[in-house]
Amino acid sequence: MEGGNKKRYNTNTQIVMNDMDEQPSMARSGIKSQRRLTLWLSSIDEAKLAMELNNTEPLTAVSAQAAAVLLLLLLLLRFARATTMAGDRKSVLLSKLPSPPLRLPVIGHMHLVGSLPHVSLRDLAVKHGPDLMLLRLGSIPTLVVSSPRAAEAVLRTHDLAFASRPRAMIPDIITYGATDSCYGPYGDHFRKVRKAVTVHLLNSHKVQAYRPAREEEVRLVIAKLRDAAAGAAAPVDMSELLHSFANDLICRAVSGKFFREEGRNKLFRELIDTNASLLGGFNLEDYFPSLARTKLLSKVICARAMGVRRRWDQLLDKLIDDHATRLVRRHDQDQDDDDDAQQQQDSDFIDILLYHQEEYGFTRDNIKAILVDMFEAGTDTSYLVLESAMVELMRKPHLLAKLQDEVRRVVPKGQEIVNEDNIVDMVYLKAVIKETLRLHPPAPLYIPHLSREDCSINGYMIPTGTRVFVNAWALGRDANFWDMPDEFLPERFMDFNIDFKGHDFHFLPFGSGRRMCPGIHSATVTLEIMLANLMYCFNWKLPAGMKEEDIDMTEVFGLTVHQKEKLFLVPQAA
Ligand code: HEM
Repeated sequence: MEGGNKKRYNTNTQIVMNDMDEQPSMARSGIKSQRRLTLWLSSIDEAKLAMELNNTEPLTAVSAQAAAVLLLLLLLLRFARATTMAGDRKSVLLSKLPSPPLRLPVIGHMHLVGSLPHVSLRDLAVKHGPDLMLLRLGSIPTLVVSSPRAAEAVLRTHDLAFASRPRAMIPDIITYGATDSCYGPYGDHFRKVRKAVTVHLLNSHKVQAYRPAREEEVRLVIAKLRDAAAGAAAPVDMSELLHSFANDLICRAVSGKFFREEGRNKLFRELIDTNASLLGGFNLEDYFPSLARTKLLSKVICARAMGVRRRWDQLLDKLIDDHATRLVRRHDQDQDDDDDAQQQQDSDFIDILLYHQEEYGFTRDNIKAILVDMFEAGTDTSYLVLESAMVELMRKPHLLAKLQDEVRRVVPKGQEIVNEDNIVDMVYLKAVIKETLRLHPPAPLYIPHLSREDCSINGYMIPTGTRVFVNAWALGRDANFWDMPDEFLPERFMDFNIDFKGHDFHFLPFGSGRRMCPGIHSATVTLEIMLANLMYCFNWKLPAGMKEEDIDMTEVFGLTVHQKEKLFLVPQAA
């Protein structure tokens, strides 16, 4: 077990809990915070009384609301106090870090985290901790890293110290006790999982081997768009189209080429969306873990996650059984047939995981956890970047025209679609993708990291068990480094050599170090081949009556950040 922490097993839900979650509460003294809360509550009471006297509001609704708020606050206070006592030394160390004022009893700085946390955390950091800033989110002290210098310290200099993940109820259920790659705490099992996904699915060699499948999936998208272009010039839902492209691509690499006929891709999408809605955002149970562990609340909180996990189980068990049967059949055939190369080519990721299951010592649940990860991480990232690239290009038609010029110039005349060999020379295409990732990193705060040991950064001692957000969105918009940081200007990447492979700490859309995204190669070729083909095969128009400035750029924060409105465009054959 990491960091010498004790494990605890909640017998109701069979979730493995970790004492690291039980952070000291927001208040240095629970008693002080109780007093402040009592004052706050009595002021609510006075307000209610005043309302009664003035008869300004329908009383029943107000008192029901106030009673509910009161009950919740009392519960929160009870559990905040319970967790206060443990970490005195830790509290002293944390109290030295820069931190915003306006910390409230019980909820701490939670009220300062708006609906777009990457934006509000950047704004807070500018005022209260440009490198490192401590927020008390409920009972959880959370370190926010906002400068390239601090990001380098956390992700490179002290990479190993910050390589773990905090545990929480819902991810634990969905990822089979955090035995996956995304949410798994750092340790032996995590390293095995990381090795398995890298060696057998995501390294550049494997990604290259999936090229024919990728090009086939691109052809299917282009065929759909050609049909639309040949029809009544009706707008196409590009968000939907690109989402199913990313989903189909990962389904195919992971579970084989027959997923579509069996309608599994649709089911995968539904489950991936439900996972995202459960895992995304700032959830109450993540910041009041003790509260979430009470029987009644844990039942309520876990019910939906358990429901989706049962549906994943059904789907993945069937998939694994089918693959296992096929593997046995193949093995029998192997005796008299040696078309090994063909068999290798037909193997998907599930085949390979089953083949190597014993070598890695994976249980069936471990395999399921890895599969859930791949479907989730592989879909809701690439499609968002493609969508954002199209949004930005539609808002700046001269840049769209410039990109089309490049793509059409490089591809030999008469070729039906762009292939991956053509892309090598498309420098502007690569600049457009980088600029999109700079402005719209799909995971702007990453997945939270957790420190595994005390660690000194910039003269501050960060204690073991501190939760860490790296604000990649803020790094990409740092005005000290980027000219006109909020403008979409792909040309900036033509002038100087900076990339997203985790060495340039101003630009880390895929992260850096041990927890860096292992899907970077797969994502890069997917983004390049799809965007190049959209540019090569079609001219693009906004739906009738819509102007560039009408495109809604409002974002919504969740597991990933996405545009609030879907993107509809009219394709015209080039
Ligand atoms: C444009 C596309 C993508 C972007 C921008 C992206 C970005 C990220 C980021 C920022 C992280 C978290 C890094 C951290 O916590 O320090 C991450 C983790 C991860 N990504 Fe990606 N990703 C993309 C596509 C993919 C794809 C296609 C896959 C696999 C099919 C994938 C698999 C993963 C996994 C398994 C992790 C967890 C790694 C760990 O915790 O050790 N990603 N990604």
